Amino acid sequence: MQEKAQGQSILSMNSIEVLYDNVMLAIKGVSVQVPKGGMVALLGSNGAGKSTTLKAISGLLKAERGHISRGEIKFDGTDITEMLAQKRVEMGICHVIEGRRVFEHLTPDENLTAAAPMGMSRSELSVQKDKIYDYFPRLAERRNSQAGYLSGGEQQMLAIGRALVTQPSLLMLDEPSLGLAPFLVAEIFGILQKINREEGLSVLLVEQNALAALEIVSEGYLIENGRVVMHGTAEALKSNSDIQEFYLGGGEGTNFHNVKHYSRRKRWLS
Ligand SMILES: Nc1ncnc2c1ncn2[C@@H]1O[C@H](COP(=O)(O)OP(=O)(O)OP(=O)(O)O)[C@@H](O)[C@H]1O
Repeated sequence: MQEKAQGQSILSMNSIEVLYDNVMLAIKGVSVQVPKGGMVALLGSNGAGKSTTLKAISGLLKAERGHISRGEIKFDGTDITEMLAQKRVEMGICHVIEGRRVFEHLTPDENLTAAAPMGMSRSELSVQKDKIYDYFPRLAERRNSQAGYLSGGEQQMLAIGRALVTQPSLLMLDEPSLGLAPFLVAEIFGILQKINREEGLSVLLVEQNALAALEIVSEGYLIENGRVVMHGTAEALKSNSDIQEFYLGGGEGTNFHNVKHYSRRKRWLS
């Protein structure tokens, strides 16, 4: 059963360690599998190592003086551990980094054009844009406005749209819900789920908003202090009492006794 699941992984990350500046061990033997066509969440609090995990996969560590010091990453069966970031993009890995990076002085339509891979024909680009506008009707309405004046939610939709133009087979999103109202998070996550269902796009989602993430993924990993401390189906994670208490806001309140209890119980996780 385990072997079968691994055989169907689009991403297989095994015992990865990442060092920043040759001294700071940010992740300590993280293993994550993303099934082909699956949606998986990486959950955890600030500084746990979620973004570092995504950067190790997309090859963006070098820009931050980080490197993989141990372990192996396979994408669709190919070892990409040492591969240049650009080559990983060409293979179908797309990483939407935290903070909705779009060209603010360009329109959404121009942003999508700028994100298209070299060599994509005008007709193919037009097909891709139509598809993106179908998924994100709000973006279609604003396609000729200046992107800098779009709302936070619309900018996040545009950042995802820019990723989709590259026609990835693995889409990695870093905190797409950050700073957005709950109804917008629900709208964007609903669209992501639709794209996953209709296009078979594999998604690896980094989120602090565990409640929203566990509604759309099929499985999740909880990362604490650079280590995976829990892995399971979304249903299993949602019903886990520690996850409920620490990440889903189902706790008993924050009086002094509970905070001490919280720290004690959380230690086993790390
Ligand atoms: N460029 C860097 N140089 C040195 N240390 C870094 C760098 N980036 C991250 N770190 C450290 O690595 C650890 C993991 O950080 P990371 O950003 O991966 O966590 P995270 O779970 O994504 O949290 P957040 O949501 O706050 O970004 C933290 O201790 C952080 O301070």
